Amino acid sequence: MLIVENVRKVYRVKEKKGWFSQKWTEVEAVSDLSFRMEPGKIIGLLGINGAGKTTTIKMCSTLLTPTSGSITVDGYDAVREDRFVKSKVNMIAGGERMLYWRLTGRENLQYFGSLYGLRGQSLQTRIDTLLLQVGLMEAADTPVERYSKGMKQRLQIARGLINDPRYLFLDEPTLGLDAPIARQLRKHVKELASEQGKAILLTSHYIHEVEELCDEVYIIDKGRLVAHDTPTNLIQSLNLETALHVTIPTLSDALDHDLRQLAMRYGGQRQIAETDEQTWEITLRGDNDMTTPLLSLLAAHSSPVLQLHTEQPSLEDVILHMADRRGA
Ligand SMILES: Nc1ncnc2c1ncn2[C@@H]1O[C@H](COP(=O)(O)OP(=O)(O)OP(=O)(O)O)[C@@H](O)[C@H]1O
Repeated sequence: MLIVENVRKVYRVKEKKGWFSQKWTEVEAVSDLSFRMEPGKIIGLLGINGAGKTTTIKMCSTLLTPTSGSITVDGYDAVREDRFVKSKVNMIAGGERMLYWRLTGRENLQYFGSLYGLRGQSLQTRIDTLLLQVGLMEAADTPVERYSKGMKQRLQIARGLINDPRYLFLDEPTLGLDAPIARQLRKHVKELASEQGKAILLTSHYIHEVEELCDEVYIIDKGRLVAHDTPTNLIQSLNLETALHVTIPTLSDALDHDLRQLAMRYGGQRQIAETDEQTWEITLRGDNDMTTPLLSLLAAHSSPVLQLHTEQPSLEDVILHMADRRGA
């Protein structure tokens, strides 16, 4: 288990004051943060304002020292026993950082493996296993500069798994990837947790990705934890409104009036948009499902229904709602 307890991180920043003098100011990036990572589980770290996600990941992977609080990994302290902790953790970042473009895929993995003290036959076997796993065996001896974006990202995964970490941090792993490659990567991440029992922490600006992958989500704002729960519970706890969209061919004044009355009766509101094709799209938001009364109302006005669908609130709505409330 990886346990983060009451961790705080303060950066000291030098600021110029006039021509000759300068002063130090402090930036509190993470404040009193606690969470856990367990084998086989994927947790999401979502941020609102200058949240401190990257700082948190760097502290957990021993790249930064917390100002106070503790991080332990299978009982080892991330500061005092960082050598043990390093062997159990690794990070995969999105984008095209952390790879050497002039080297081949295999040479990259040899280099990163050697940083973990791996060498000889066991390193070669590990590299072959990973190249197979991420589908890069055929391109193993091609320089990375000739790889496509998707191939580079797959090599990033192999690099992050080179030391067979039990705890894996994924920092915006699908950043800039095309939809099919991002989908493949999400499938791979799921398997790393469910089949290989890895404990995974994911940060992503693509909130649907967090909703799809994560068992639990931690939401932080200015370095402080503001919510922690499963995506489903977070959505339910805020009691967000369900949206009902209906498309009709004409909208009479009488129907418009009755739609407004209906929305008001259900504690919500209605929005009306005239679409390009001379149809009307009505959106009703309220506390309860309005499908049945809406259909009865349209039948009473002899209005045909061209399209009807409901939109359940998502984790994205939760984040937007919290960001609004916290003045982001
Ligand atoms: N090296 C540093 N020196 C000073 N301040 C820093 C440093 N790194 C980060 N910060 C500040 O700490 C806060 C948290 O930054 P961090 O990069 O951890 O957030 P983040 O949630 O990863 O943000 P983003 O999603 O924008 O990448 C921000 O206010 C940032 O300006």
